[in-house]
Amino acid sequence: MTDTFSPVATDNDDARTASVPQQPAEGELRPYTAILLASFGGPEGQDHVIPFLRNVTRGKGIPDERLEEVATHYRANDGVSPINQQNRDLIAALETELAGREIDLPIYWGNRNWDPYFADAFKQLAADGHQDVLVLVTSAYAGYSSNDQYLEDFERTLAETGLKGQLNLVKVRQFFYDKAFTRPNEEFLAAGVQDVRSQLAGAGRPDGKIKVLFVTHSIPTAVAQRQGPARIKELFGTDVYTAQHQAIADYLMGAVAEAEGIDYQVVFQSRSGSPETPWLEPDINDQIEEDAAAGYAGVVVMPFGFISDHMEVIWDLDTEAKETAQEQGLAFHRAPTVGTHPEFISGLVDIMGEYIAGEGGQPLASGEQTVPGDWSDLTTEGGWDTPL
Ligand SMILES: CC1=C(CCC(=O)O)c2cc3nc(cc4[nH]c(cc5[nH]c(cc1n2)c(C)c5CCC(=O)O)c(CCC(=O)O)c4C)C(CCC(=O)O)=C3C
Ligand SMILES: [Fe+2]
Repeated sequence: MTDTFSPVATDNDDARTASVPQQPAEGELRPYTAILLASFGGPEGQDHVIPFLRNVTRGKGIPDERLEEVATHYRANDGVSPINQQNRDLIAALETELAGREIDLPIYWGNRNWDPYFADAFKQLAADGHQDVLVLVTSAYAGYSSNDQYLEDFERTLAETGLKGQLNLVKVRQFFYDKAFTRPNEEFLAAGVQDVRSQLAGAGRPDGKIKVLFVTHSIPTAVAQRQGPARIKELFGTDVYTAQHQAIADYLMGAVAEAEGIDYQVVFQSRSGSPETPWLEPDINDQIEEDAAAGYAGVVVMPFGFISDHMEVIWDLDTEAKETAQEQGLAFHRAPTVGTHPEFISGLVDIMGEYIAGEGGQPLASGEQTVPGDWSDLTTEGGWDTPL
């Protein structure tokens, strides 16, 4: 463990056990008539790759060399990102769960960076007569790319489509600390440790030391440092983006019997930008090399920053990190992401139930916070110190 990522003890237990935030007050519960799944989007053919990458990086100062490099990841997969099919599968699974609970809400789909775009989804929602729409974003954590940028996209798209005032969009709260997200990850962690143990036993190294690497997307350090609130920074002794991940890593390691006594660390992947700009570190590949030098025999890689096995998972982990581990002679297991795991699907519908008013305006069901902490207002009150 490096100092930066060691769990921080706190003498302020109250602050870590406050109630689940961001539920609408009773009087604010609205009769939603539709759900919108809002996601990143991805190319579905070779001729989509460059226009998609230009959409993602517009105004972000990403050098052309980086785009060319990332384009090769998509090209190697016929220009197709798996993310769109994963979102279609997610919608189908949610539809089945909703139907099973007799909740009659259609699910629409829109993306930030590729077809179907938010504008198309908004226009379709309006054309079909919807006004109050519950929006589920495919990111578990709060951060600029995973939360705030979506809210900015929605505002801009409402203005551009002339639907401001006509569509009322309410975004479902972050869910990284909810059972929907943590239960499947507990299962993946247990299975990952068991797999690396048996790989090592098979290689005649039953006592080989294992490390769990919890991996998430790197972001520019300056962006991470702008996020509030101060109370989380103080509690964890790090930026709020890292703190969210550290809290889940600490929780999972404590909740899973198979992981007892095993070392672990939060690491980062998919660094972008220009080389001079600092991004959150350590990079997973650097850490694997360091761990090999430090005498570890195997790594369990938990891609808990993501909810599906999209391109950044299959390329940066299944291709690059795996290769690094092989070069270093380490046993390697890449755990799955929550995808359409039944507990993720039912848990998401429980969370949406907090917003979907039933008889008498009461929520239909409630999510369950498994990870202690007051995770309210991660980017709003006391949030971004300055606009980006
Ligand atoms: C925090 C975070 C998440 C997790 C939260 C969430 O899920 O939202 C995430 C997810 C994703 N990122 C993805 C793809 C890309 N991200 C890029 C670039 C960037 N990501 C950033 C951050 C994040 N990204 C940032 C700060 C940049 C720099 C440019 C900018 O400030 O916006 C680039 C440009 C090329 C490059 O530089 O890599 C691509 C192609 C895909 C789709 C994969 C597929 O196609 O299957 C997904 C789900
Ligand atoms: Fe990204």
